[in-house]
Amino acid sequence: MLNLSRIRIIAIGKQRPGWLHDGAAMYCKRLVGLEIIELKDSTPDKEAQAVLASLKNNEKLLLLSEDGKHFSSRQLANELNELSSNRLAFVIGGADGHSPQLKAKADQIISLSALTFPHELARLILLEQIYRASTIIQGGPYHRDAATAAGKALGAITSHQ
Ligand SMILES: C[S@@+](CC[C@H](N)C(=O)[O-])C[C@H]1O[C@@H](n2cnc3c(N)ncnc32)[C@H](O)[C@@H]1O
Repeated sequence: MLNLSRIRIIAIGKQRPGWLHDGAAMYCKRLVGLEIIELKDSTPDKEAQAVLASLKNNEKLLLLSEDGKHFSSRQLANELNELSSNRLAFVIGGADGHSPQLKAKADQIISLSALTFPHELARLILLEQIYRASTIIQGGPYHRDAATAAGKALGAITSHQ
C-alpha cells in the first residue's frame, strides 16, 4: 500500500491555470496526502541546490527525465511498492532539465517516455501514473494490461466465429 502522505512532488516552476492545471487537480483529489511543492525556476545548478535543500531526511530522490529508466505501469507500481517504506520525492525539472550533479545524487531516474514533455504535462502524467500505481498495488480495476485487453478482444472475435 502506498502511503501518499510520504510522497511529494517537487516541481521546478509553477503550473499555470488551464487544462493541465485542472487535470492535475483532479488527480490530486484522488491522491489525498500527496504534497506538491513548487520551486522557482532559474539555472539547473541553482535549481539543484534548491531541490537538495528542500529534501527531508531519508527522502529518496526520484528524478523525472526523458533519459531515465523506462518502466511499464506495473513495473513502476512494483518499484514504488518496494520503496514505500521510505519518503519519496519525485522531482520534475525546469526548461533545461536537471543538472548532472543532481542526476548523480538521484536514487532513481524515471523516464515517462523517450519523448520530451513540457514540465506541466510531465506533472499531470506523473500524477496519473502514481494514481495508477496505487490502484495496481490495491488490486483495483482502474488499470488494465494491454495483454488483457488484447486477450478480451481476441475472445470476442473467436466467440463470433
Ligand atoms: C521541458 S522538460 C526539460 C527538457 C530538457 N531537455 C532536459 O534535459 O530534461 C522539463 C522537465 O519535464 C520532465 N519531463 C519531460 N519529459 C519527460 C519524460 N519523457 N520523462 C520524464 N520526465 C520528463 C523532466 O523532469 C524535465 O526536466
